[in-house]
Amino acid sequence: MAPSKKASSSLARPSQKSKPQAAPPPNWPAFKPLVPTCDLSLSPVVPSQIVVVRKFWTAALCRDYVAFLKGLPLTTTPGKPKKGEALRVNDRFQVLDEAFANRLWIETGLRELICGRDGEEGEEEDEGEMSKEQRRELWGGDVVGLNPSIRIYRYTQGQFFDCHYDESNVLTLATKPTPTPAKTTWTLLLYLTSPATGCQGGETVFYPDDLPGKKSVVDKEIVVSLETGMLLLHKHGNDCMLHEGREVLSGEKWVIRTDLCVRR
Ligand SMILES: O=C(O)CCC(=O)C(=O)O
Ligand SMILES: [Fe+2]
Repeated sequence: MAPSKKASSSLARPSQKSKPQAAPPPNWPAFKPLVPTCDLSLSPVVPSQIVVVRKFWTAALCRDYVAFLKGLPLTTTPGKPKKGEALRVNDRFQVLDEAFANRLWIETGLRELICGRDGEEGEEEDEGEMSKEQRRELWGGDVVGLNPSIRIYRYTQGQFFDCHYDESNVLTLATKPTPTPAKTTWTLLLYLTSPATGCQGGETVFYPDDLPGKKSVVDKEIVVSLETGMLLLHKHGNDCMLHEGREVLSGEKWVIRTDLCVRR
């Protein structure tokens, strides 16, 4: 079913081009407690399109982050989107913070999960692990880190993110000694709240494509319900599925958003 309620246009794109606010990097709390990386795993929801990592962050870490994020200067999106952009009604904080993106990439075990454990190339068959080539195919290249553009979303009752496609962006990571030319290939959403913390609604829902000539990878909607600490990854750019963040019915939905970056 192609969604129509509230839709300005299902072809609309989220506002990736709007300039990040010149906010100073926050003094983000430490990532603890964390679960051991070996307890984390990628669970495919739609093969090659949507992957989740359940309990990527512990409930205690999510709770502490929400308490911290509440103190940031979030701004409510104006209700009327620019032409061609999806209607998004939520409170948001955006910052360019490469140090935080790197911490999120390395300290949480995400790099290991996405790229595989170092030096174990060739052993993957025994463990049912992906080969380097399979990973490259899945993620759209050699993943080099996360998009330093960090977005924090808070949706309160009645807020939502209307149907849209996420774009791929070209960027240069400030790596040492030389910068790394990169592009984004997958959206990364980390849910910090769920029904367990009093948030009802707010599911991320993926739909069969409504673009003429584009073959859908699914024939019915895929509903990803909020789980505290769950990471949702989905392919974006040309292969992005039409999706929305459903209206929050009660409580607050908190999300950290960034993207996977591959070498270009
Ligand atoms: O909040 C959600 O569930 C969806 C967010 C989203 O689609 C986006 O950030 O592009
Ligand atoms: Fe999106």
